[in-house]
Amino acid sequence: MSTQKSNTAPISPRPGLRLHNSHQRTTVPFTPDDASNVRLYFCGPTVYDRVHLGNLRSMLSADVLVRLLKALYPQVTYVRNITDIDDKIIQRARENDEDISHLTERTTKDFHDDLAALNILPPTVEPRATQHIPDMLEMIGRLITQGHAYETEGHVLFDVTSFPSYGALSGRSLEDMLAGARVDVADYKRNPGDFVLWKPSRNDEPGWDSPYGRGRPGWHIECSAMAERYLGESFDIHGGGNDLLFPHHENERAQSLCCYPHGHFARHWVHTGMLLSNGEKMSKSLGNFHTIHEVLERTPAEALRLLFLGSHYRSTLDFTWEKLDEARRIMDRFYRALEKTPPASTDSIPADILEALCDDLNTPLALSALHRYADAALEGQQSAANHLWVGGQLLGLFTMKPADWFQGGTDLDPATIEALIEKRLAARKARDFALADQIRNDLAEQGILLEDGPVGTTWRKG
Ligand SMILES: Nc1ncnc2c1ncn2[C@@H]1O[C@H](COP(=O)(O)OP(=O)(O)OP(=O)(O)O)[C@@H](O)[C@H]1O
Ligand SMILES: [Zn+2]
Repeated sequence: MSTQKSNTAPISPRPGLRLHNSHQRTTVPFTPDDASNVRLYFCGPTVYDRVHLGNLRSMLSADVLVRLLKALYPQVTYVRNITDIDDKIIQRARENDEDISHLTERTTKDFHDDLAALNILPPTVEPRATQHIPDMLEMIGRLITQGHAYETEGHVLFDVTSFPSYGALSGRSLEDMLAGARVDVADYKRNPGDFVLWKPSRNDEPGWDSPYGRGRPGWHIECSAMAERYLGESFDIHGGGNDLLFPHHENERAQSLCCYPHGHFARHWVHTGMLLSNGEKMSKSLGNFHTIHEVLERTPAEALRLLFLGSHYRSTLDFTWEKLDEARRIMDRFYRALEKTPPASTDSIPADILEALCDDLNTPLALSALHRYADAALEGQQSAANHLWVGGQLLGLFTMKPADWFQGGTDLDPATIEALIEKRLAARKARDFALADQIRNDLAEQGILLEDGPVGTTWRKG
C-alpha cells in the first residue's frame, strides 16, 4: 500500500472525503479514528422474505461507500448484521408452517444470491443476532446496574429519561416525544418512549434463558451488541436507510453510549433515501415492492445497479420500468465504448470520478464523467476507454466482457428463448393472443426479436 510509483499507484494527492453526517445534519470532512483501519456498521436485513429493491438501495449505497473507502484507506472493516430473530420471522414461520431456522437460512441464502448478482461486496463480518445473545445479555445487565434500564413483568426496558441526549441524533426533543405520546402505551412502561431490551417468550416461541426469565432480545440491542463486539465502543460510520434513523438508530445510540460512556459509538451517521414506488415508500407492508429476483428476470443486474447510481444516495428515487430500460440502454452504450479496449486494471482511478465520489458520494456526477469518457472512447480515444473501465469498476460496473454483455446481456439462454417461443405458440393455438403478444413484447424488451416465417418462428438478437 505504501508504494507510490508508476501507474499502479493510488492517486496522489488524495482528495479528502466529505460525507453527510445525519447527526450534524450537514456534510463534513470524514476523519477516521484510525486511518489504518476504517470501521463501519450497517444494519442488515431481517430475514423472513426475499429482499426488495428498496432494501437493495441501502445495501448498494453502503457498497459504494465501502468501495470508495477501500480505494482511499489501507484497510476497511465492514460489519453488516443479519437479524435472524424477530417477531416478523416468528409470524412468517408460523404462516408458512416452516421451521424458523429453515426460514432464516433460506432467506439469508436468497439475500446473498441477490447481493452477489448486483456485485455488492460481502462485508468483512456478517454477525447473526442469534449467535450473540450472551453479548446482548451482558449489555442489558450493565444497563440495569447503571440505572438506565429496569425489569418489569418479564420485560427489560430502557428508560429514555436516563439519557439526557435522547433524541439528539434524529433531532427530536424528549419532552415533545413524551408529551405527544399516545395513551395506549403498555402500562408496565415508566415512560411512553421506553423501549424493549428483552421480552418474554411463550413456550412455542424461540427463547433463551436469562436472569429475567426465558425470552428474546429487542431489535435495537442486537445491533448495539454486535457493533461493540466487532468494532468496539467507538467506530467511524454507522448507516442504513433513513427509515431507521428513528427509533432504531436513536435507540442503538442511547443503549451504547449509556453502556459504554467512555466510547463515542458511531462518529458519523449515514442514511440512504427511500426508494419509492408510485410516490410511496417501497415496502413489504404496502405490498408495492418488486423483488430483485423478479427484476433480474427481465433486465441484467448492471442496468439495475446503474439505475441506482444515477441518483444521489440521500435523495428519494421513484422506481419505474422505463427508468430501468433507459439504464439498460446506457449500459449498452458504455459496453459499445469498451468493445475495442481490454480492461485496464492497472490504470489509476480518474481524478474527476474520485473527486465526485469524495464529494458525499456524488454518483450522478461520477456517471457524467463516465459519459464523457464513453463519448471520447467511441471516437477512438484509447485512454478514455481505460478511464471508463477503471472508473466504472470503482462503481462496481463492467463485470462482463463487452461481447458477453451483447450476447448474454439478455440473461436468457437459447433454451429459455425456445421454451418461450413454444409457450407463445401454445397461447396462439388456444387463441390467448394477449399472452402471445406479451411473450413477444417481453422478449423484445430483452433484445430478442421473433420472426414468424414459413418454417415456424425464429429469433434473433435485436
Ligand atoms: N423503500 C426503501 N428504500 C430504501 N431503503 C429501504 C427501503 N425499505 C427498507 N429499506 C432499508 O432496507 C434495510 C433492511 O431493512 P429491513 O429488513 O428492516 O426491511 P423490511 O422491514 O423488511 O422492509 P419493509 O420496510 O419493506 O417492511 C434497512 O436499511 C432499511 O432502511
Ligand atoms: Zn441496526
